[in-house]
Formats: sequence, structure tokens, C-alpha cells
Amino acid sequence: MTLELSACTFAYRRQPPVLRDFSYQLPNGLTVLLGPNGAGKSTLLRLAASVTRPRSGTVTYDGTPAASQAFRRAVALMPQTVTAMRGLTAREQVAYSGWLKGMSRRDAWEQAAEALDRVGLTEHAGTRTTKLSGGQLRRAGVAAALVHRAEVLLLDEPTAGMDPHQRRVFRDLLQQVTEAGVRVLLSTHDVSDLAEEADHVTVLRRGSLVYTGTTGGFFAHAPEDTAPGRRAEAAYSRLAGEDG
Ligand SMILES: Nc1ncnc2c1ncn2[C@@H]1O[C@H](COP(=O)(O)OP(=O)(O)OP(=O)(O)O)[C@@H](O)[C@H]1O
Repeated sequence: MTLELSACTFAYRRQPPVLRDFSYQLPNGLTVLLGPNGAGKSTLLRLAASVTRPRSGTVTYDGTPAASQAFRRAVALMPQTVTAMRGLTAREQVAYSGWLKGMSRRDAWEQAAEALDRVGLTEHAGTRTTKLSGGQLRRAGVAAALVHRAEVLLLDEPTAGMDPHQRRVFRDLLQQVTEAGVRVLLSTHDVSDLAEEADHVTVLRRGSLVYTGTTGGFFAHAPEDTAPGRRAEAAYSRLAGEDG
């Protein structure tokens, strides 16, 4: 039961391909997706969520094609920018998201309250999303992605702009979600931020996979004399070629 990209090639209009003949299988648990600016992380997440289609190749979940309703129910994306919908409260916006994914209105409304509770936003359920702080809006975005009980959660830089307290709340939430059996792929620029918690790490460079495997295997790329607190960054520099 996993999300799989097989031999996918994708290019933006009149640009050379960002991903070429790209294959990837999302491992279980929490996978952190790393890579320099422009490496193709957002593109990979958008393809994996079937928001954009590859020019060639296939995207499937448990063998189900990306165009199907079953795929859309199983796979959820939180984009890099969560848009506050004018006039809607947090609960309404989250419920709307569930409805778009095929839930009944009633189900979506009920599950929206539960999803907001999971991200610690119950007290803001009735607040208009235009009034939420950046960190709160991101958590509402996670609730919107969770509302229809997705089996795969794709998060594009969810921790950007969060303060240390919000990050802690978010880590707990991720733990809860992965313990419930949801596979998570999360992109971040903050290399050391979640590396300790991650089960797997995937590193992209110029559209190619330079590493995908266990977190232990990722850390093993750091030079032996690296201080323990610097291992994630040192391993990443070696793999992504940012060590000069
Ligand atoms: N809408 C678009 N139109 C044209 N080119 C694009 C578009 N979106 C991204 N690109 C280009 O595709 C390449 C990969 O971009 P992508 O956003 O996937 O990388 P990323 O690893 O997520 O980068 P970042 O860390 O900066 O968000 C970059 O060269 C980028 O300029």
C-alpha cells in the first residue's frame, strides 16, 4: 500500500524537464524531503498528489491510478502557501476541503471539528481564517489535508514560519498521525529540524534522487568526526553537494 511514481518526466511550459524518468516509492512512517532551492521538491509533491500530471510515466497509490476518486481520497497535499478563504471560519474552510474530496456535507462538518482538534485549533474553529496567524493557518491547512482521513499526507514546508512552541505541537501531531498508520512526506529547508524524528530521508538534487533510505543511513554520510548535533547538516552537505 504505497504511493509510487514510475518513470515520470515533468516539465513546466517551455522549460527543460524538472524531473526526468523519475521513479520513487514512498516509504512508511515519516519521510523528510530535502534539497536545495529549485531541486524539484514542490514539483515532486504536486505530482505525487496528482495536482499536476507527468508528461510521461505513472503515479499510483496501491495500484490505483492518480486520476481516480479513490486516489484523491487517499492522498492529500498541503501546499507551500495555504490560502485563507475570505469569509470562511477555520471549521468551514476545513469542511469545504473535505467536501471537495467527496465527503458528504454533514460528514465533512463533523470531521472538520475533529481535524481541528488534532492540530490544536479547537478554540479557533469559529475564527475566520483571514484572522489566523501564519502558523495557525498552516495548522488549519494540515487539518484540511487530514479531514477526509487521508492515508498519505504530503506537506510542502509546513514548519516554515512556525515558532518553537508551534514546532513542538506540530512534531506531536506528526507523531500521532504516523502512529495512526498515515505515511507522511514532508519537505523542509531546515535540515536538522525533523531529521531526528524522521524514519526515512529523501534528498533531491537537480531533479535527481541522491539519497532515499533510512535516517540512520542518511546520518552515515556525515564525516566521522562530525559533532552529534551537526550530523544532519553534514550528511546533507555531502549528499546535496553544498560543502563547496
Ligand atoms: N510554475 C512554474 N513555471 C515554471 N517553472 C517553474 C514553476 N514552478 C517551479 N518552476 C521551476 O522548476 C524547478 C523546480 O522547482 P520546485 O519549486 O519544484 O523546487 P523546490 O525544490 O521545491 O524549490 P524551493 O525549495 O525553492 O521551494 C525550478 O527551476 C523552478 O524555477
